[in-house]
Amino acid sequence: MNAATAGHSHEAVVVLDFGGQYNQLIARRIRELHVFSELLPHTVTAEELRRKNLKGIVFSGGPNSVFAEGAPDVDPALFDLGVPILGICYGMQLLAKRYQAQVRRGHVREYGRATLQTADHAGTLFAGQPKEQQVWMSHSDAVVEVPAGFQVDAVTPSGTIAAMSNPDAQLYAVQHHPEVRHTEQGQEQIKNFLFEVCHCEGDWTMESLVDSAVAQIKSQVGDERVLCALSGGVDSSVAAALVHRAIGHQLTAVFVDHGLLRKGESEAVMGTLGEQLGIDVVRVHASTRFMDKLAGVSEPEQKRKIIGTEFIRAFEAESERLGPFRYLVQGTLYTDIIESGTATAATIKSHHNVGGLPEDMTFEIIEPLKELFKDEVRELGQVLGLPADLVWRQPFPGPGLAIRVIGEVTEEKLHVVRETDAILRDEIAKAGLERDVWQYFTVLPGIQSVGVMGDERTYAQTIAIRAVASTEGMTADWARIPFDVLERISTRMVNEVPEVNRVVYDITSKPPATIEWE
Ligand SMILES: Nc1ncnc2c1ncn2[C@@H]1O[C@H](COP(=O)(O)OP(=O)(O)OP(=O)(O)O)[C@@H](O)[C@H]1O
Ligand SMILES: O=c1[nH]c(=O)c2[nH+]cn([C@@H]3O[C@H](COP(=O)(O)O)[C@@H](O)[C@H]3O)c2[nH]1
Ligand SMILES: NC(=O)CC[C@H](N)C(=O)O
Ligand SMILES: [Mg+2]
Repeated sequence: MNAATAGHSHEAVVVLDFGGQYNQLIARRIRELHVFSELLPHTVTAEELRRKNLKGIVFSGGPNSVFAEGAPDVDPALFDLGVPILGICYGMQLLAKRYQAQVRRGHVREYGRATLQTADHAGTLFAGQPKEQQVWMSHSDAVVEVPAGFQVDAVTPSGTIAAMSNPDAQLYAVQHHPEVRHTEQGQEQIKNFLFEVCHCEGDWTMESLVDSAVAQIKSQVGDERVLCALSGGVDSSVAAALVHRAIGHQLTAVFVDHGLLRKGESEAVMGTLGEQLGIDVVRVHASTRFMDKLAGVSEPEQKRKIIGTEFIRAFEAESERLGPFRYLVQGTLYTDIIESGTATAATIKSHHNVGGLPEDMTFEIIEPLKELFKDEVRELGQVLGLPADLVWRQPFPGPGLAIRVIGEVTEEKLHVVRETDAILRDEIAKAGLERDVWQYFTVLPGIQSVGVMGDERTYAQTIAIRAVASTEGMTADWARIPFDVLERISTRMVNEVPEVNRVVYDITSKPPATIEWE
């Protein structure tokens, strides 16, 4: 259990997980509307749910076909709990199957944008919304006939049944994804489900999350000592502040200087962070160890795994020196977990703090933020009273500059990335864009090209600028930095860093690219 799941006295609307990409986002949209929500396995029993102050259930989307052998299903007793159910995508097809309606496999292929036409009699979910609206679809199976007692609430132009309900039985279903921002009225639909169908009051806030997380950490830790992996970033600072509030001096924070940090970062973190958080911070100098282990390695996943392991080795060494410590706190977010790969989600990249952890680690991990997204953590940081410059700091990945030097990491290459990154940060700050651009950095792709400087031929390195707009890092767009700012950045990089003779700007969004290059 963790911060987001502790809170049993609050009203709860739970999301049952059938393996869809956006499932955690459903829970997050519900929390945004001040109703406590968590993602639970679809195998949860009615008995387990009875212990909560349950107001409603959402069946999520998922990659399976409801009629496929072994397709995930729910405990039938859930339907006797007397709370409303909302089925989304796979969830809608599952409801149709349970009530013996027809679901046809591979019947349509609707991926992405679609226009929803709601019926005049469309009920509560669509109240107050335009008759035609843009939604986001991602399915190929379809309900071709609604079950007895149900009404068709919406269709798409192809005639596909896009929403259905049986208000008497408190059952609602949509084929599209109301949880993604591209569904224009999605949040309205979720809101109507919560407040008009489930009659929630909206009693959950970030303050209540602090209270329940603190209580949970206290009871878990008892009088044991706890080590916190503290980077100076937003996530670990918020995690540390929460744990510190719970157990005070039982907490020791360790900051690892692995030699892969930005220019001036190690000193800046040691200079102010402890004071800002009211916690003693121990610095470990581990750059030789990290660089030795990374020597000769160029495959991105291998680099990430080595870094993950070395982080833990550094914490173990501190535990031996200052401890023993039974627990290790990390500022892991939901994004780190899903990208590292789960039973149902593909591995995109192993985040050092999740997929990169060594198997022989003995610490018990405490991750109070592991169900949250970055913007929720920032809000939490504000509630905890952390300084604005800490809360709004741009993210910096644990593997640091090692994943911005493409291929093998060497001191020389790190130097080029570090110097160009410092110029970029300086110019972004001077242009007053620090808060507008979500994350910005430079990458050394390892490509040499021909240039001419002072009438002489050069054959030197290319630097790529990566700058993105995002809210939580799950999706991102390339940032539209003004051309004059880009021009200053480019000129300074080539003039001030002799190894560089060309600067390019990365104009890919995520997806299809990711934010970091490795
Ligand atoms: N240099 C470091 N020393 C100690 N722990 C670290 C370091 N870098 C990362 N970590 C640990 O790994 C976790 C994940 O890193 P990540 O960069 O995602 O989070 P963060 O640094 O806390 O926040 P931000 O996303 O703002 O950079 C951190 O929350 C922290 O627990
Ligand atoms: O602590 C971290 N350990 C990692 O291994 C890691 N990999 C990516 N990131 C950060 O996560 C966000 C999403 O990055 P990607 O689009 O590159 O996956 C971006 O903000 C990245 O900087 C990491 N952070
Ligand atoms: N996104 C979903 O839930 C998809 C459900 C089902 N696999 C389909 O293709 O229709
Ligand atoms: Mg970081």
